[in-house]
Amino acid sequence: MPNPSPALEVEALVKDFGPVSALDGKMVRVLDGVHLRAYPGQVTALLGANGAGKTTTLECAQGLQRPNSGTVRLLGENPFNAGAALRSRVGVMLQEGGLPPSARPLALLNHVAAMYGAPRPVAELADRLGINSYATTGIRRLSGGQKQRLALACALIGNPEVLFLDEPSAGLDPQSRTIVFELIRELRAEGLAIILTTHLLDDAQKLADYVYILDTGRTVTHGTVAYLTADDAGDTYRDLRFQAAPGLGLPGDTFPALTFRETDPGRYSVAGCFTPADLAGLARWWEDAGVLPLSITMQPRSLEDVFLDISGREIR
Ligand SMILES: Nc1ncnc2c1ncn2[C@@H]1O[C@H](COP(=O)(O)OP(=O)(O)OP(=O)(O)O)[C@@H](O)[C@H]1O
Repeated sequence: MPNPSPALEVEALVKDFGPVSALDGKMVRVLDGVHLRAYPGQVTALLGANGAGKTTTLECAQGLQRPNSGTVRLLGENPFNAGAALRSRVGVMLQEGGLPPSARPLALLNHVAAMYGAPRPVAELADRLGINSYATTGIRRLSGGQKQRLALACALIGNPEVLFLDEPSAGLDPQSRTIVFELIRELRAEGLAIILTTHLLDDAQKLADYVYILDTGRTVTHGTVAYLTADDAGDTYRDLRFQAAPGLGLPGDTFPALTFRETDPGRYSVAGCFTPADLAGLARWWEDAGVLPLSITMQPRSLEDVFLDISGREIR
């Protein structure tokens, strides 16, 4: 760890909402023992299916919601009771952006910068995030990706030590995503503690130093990407994908250690702990079935595999 003292420490967090009329006026427990730690100079990612409790956890961590029990220490303080001094050290980019629709981007950035003692230079940040090209367009007319970049600039302008990003790449085109990722990596190198939620496991795999996976309001596993994707069986886990005609009869019994799936019509996944003999066996199966795949790829276990193993493949 680059710094032994966490910027954010969450222990045994419990949060109930309600009463909910659809549940006969009962309360509903949406967080039930979440714990996490985020350190300066690291990107910490919070992953979980829809409704797993990521946003609620971030809201409690920022002091926007009061937990029923458990503790939150943000830069050493309880954020729910903290004042402006703590808030000025924390940058927040919310999922909905929270931007005033009638304001204009550059004017808003200048306005937000004026609220801080030592803001980042507005022109530089606007340039970096490509905001200049829409600096004077009313916010209500902006595209989702333009709003997203402006929201990120607003979160950063005060030079925070901790940065919360709820779904930072939602709505971004590939160019904007690359720019935002580069910026996040630079901020990490500057020593910021960055805590983000994402549905995009590829994003987490690329950006995160440490990952927490939430499921139905609990922290179910955590670790570095390398730790979570390593497999105990000598790192022989592979996900082999190939494309061929739809509806092939799959040879499950011949390969007891491997799981065959047709993920989409004509797209197949063969996953499990492979031996070289399995590969030769697959080639024989293709030969016997007269199959010449259109493409073949083979990868180690991805964060997505780990996530689906934990959260299940069905929609919640
Ligand atoms: N004010 C509220 N009243 C009742 N239930 C709520 C309230 N806010 C959130 N919930 C419920 O709490 C659960 C967790 O919601 P939360 O937004 O934290 O999940 P999430 O992991 O961020 O989901 P998503 O990936 O969809 O953004 C959901 O089932 C949601 O419906």
